[in-house]
Amino acid sequence: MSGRRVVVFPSGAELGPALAQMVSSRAEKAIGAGRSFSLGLSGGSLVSMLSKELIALPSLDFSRWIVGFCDERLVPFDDPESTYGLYKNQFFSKVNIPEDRILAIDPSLSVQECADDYANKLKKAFDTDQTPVFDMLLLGMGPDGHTCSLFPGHPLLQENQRTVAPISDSPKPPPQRVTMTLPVVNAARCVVFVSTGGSKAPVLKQVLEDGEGVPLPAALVRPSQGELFWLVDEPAAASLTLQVERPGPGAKL
Ligand SMILES: O=C(O)[C@H](O)[C@@H](O)[C@H](O)[C@H](O)COP(=O)(O)O
Repeated sequence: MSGRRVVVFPSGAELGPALAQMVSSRAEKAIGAGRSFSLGLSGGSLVSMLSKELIALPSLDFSRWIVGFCDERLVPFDDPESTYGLYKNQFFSKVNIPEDRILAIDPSLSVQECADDYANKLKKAFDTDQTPVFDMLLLGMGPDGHTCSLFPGHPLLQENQRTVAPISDSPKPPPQRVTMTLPVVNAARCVVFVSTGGSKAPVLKQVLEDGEGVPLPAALVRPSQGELFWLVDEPAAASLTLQVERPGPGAKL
């Protein structure tokens, strides 16, 4: 890991544009190197923040993007709980990412088949039997310290064979989901957590500063070669004592 950076913004209003700038710069780098740009998305408040800010950026070339999901809820796309459905309405319908480069789950399958099918989609898109290496993964963290659909104390935290796993006992509804596993998350070139709001302050402190006890899932995200960023707002950072960055407007990350 090339060092964790904790970056604090006054509020989501400043964080959002900085996140979009990060995505755009990593996309430019990948495409400039002659590759596609692979991006993994998460749900929660990230959906609207990211969609709004990316759409606002001028002249982004989405034709060489490959978009996957760090986790997804096993519900139909038109269910309000579907992360794909939310991105479709707020983002995919407004930009020109080729449809076959959006790697979504097949919600008509059983949870086990759905995980296998999604793992196959990754395998084909990345043309590898090995762990796929995403250029960038965007993650959220729940108040319990979960990320993707990797929950505290769950056996899936030990998964080291599969790239994608099913979960049918998610403590957060809906219970059936598919999730990338930690080896995929930790293989990415750049991982960015986005966490905002005062309700995240205690868990953020625990994940970033508490070296004792069993680490929470979000603390197990440590990309082996890649960058790790935590983009947070002042309320979420309120309890932190570690050294953080407070970038000025327009600073590039
Ligand atoms: O699948 C889910 O249940 C959510 O997507 C969830 O994992 C979310 O990412 C975190 O709870 C952080 O969400 P917020 O950033 O909105 O707090």
